[in-house]
Amino acid sequence: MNNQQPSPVGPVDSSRVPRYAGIATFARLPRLEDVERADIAVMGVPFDTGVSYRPGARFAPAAVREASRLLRPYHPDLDVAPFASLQVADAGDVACNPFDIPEALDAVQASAATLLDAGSRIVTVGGDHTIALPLLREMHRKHGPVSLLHFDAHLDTWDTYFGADYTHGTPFRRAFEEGLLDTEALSHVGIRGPLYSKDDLTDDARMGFGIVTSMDVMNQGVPAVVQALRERVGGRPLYISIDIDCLDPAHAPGTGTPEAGGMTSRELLAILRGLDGCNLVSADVVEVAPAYDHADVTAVAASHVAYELISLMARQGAPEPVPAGAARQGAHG
Ligand SMILES: N=C(N)NCCCC(=O)O
Ligand SMILES: [Zn+2]
Ligand SMILES: [Zn+2]
Repeated sequence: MNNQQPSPVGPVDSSRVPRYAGIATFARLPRLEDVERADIAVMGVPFDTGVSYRPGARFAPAAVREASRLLRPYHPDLDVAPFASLQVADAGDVACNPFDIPEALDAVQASAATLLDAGSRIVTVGGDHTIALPLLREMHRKHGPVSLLHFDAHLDTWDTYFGADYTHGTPFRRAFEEGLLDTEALSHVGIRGPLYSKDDLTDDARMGFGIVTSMDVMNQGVPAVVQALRERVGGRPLYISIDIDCLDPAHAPGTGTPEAGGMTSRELLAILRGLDGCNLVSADVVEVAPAYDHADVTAVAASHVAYELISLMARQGAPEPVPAGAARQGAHG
C-alpha cells in the first residue's frame, strides 16, 4: 500500500457551478460517503427535544448548510485554506428520535464514535445544547477529561428542569458528574442575563468553571480575554461548544432563549481566531432556531463560526492516523 494521501476533494467549483445551485452540503463540500475518509467531518444533529423555551433547532443543520454556500476556500487572517490542506466532508445528519431524549443522545454518541474511530475530528451543527453531553462522552473516551470552552449566554450547569436530567440547560452539570471534564481548564464565555438564584453561580464555580461575561469582553477587550482563555486551556485536549445565543440577539435573533447584551459576531470570531495553536479536538455550534431568524443572520453567523473552527483544526494539521482497517464511515445519510 502506498502512503501517498490523495489530495482532498474540495467544495464544488464556484466558477463552474453557481453557489446557489445544487443540493446543499456544508460549504458545498463532498458528502462523507463520496470520499474515502475525512480529517474533519461536519455532522448535523437535527434535535431540539431538550429545549426549555422556543423550539426549532431541529431545523438548524439544514439552515446552516444553506447559509454556508458563500463560504470561500481561503481564510486570510489564519492564512489557511482549510478544504485544501485537509479532507473536510459533510457527514449528513444523525437520525435522532424526537420523542426519546436518551435514545437520541445515544444515537449522537454512536455517530460521533464512528467518525472519531475513523480518524476524523468533528464539527457538529446542532441541535439544542443537550447534544453536547454525548459529544463530551466521546471526547472523554478518546482523550480522557477534556478542557472545555463553552460560549453561551447561559451556564447550562443547572441540575434539572421539571425533574428532567437531560435538557439543554443541564449538559455540563451531567458532564461534570460523569467526570468527562478537566476541572482545571473550564470556562464559560459570553455569560449574561438573569439567573434563577445566586446558588447557580456557586454551584457552577464548585464544578471548576471560570466565567468570562459578555461585559468582561466589552471591558477587558478581546486580546485580554484570549490571553486568559489560552492560559486556562494550555496544551490540553480542548473541546469548544458554541451556543449561538452567546451572540447578542441583534447578531443571532434565530435562537430559542435569547438574552440582551451579548457579544457581536465579530468579537466571537476574533476570540476563536485567538485560540490558534490550541489542541482543538472537536467542537459544536448549537441552538440556531431558523424560524426566529431574519435574513439568515443567525444561520450565516453559525456557518462562519463552523468555518472558523474548521480553520483552527486545519492549522493543526491532520489528526493522528488510525490503524489500517480501522476506518469506518457511511453511518449517516
Ligand atoms: N440555551 C441553552 N442552552 N440553555 C438555556 C436554558 C435557560 C433556561 O431555560 O433557563
Ligand atoms: Zn444559551
Ligand atoms: Zn447553551
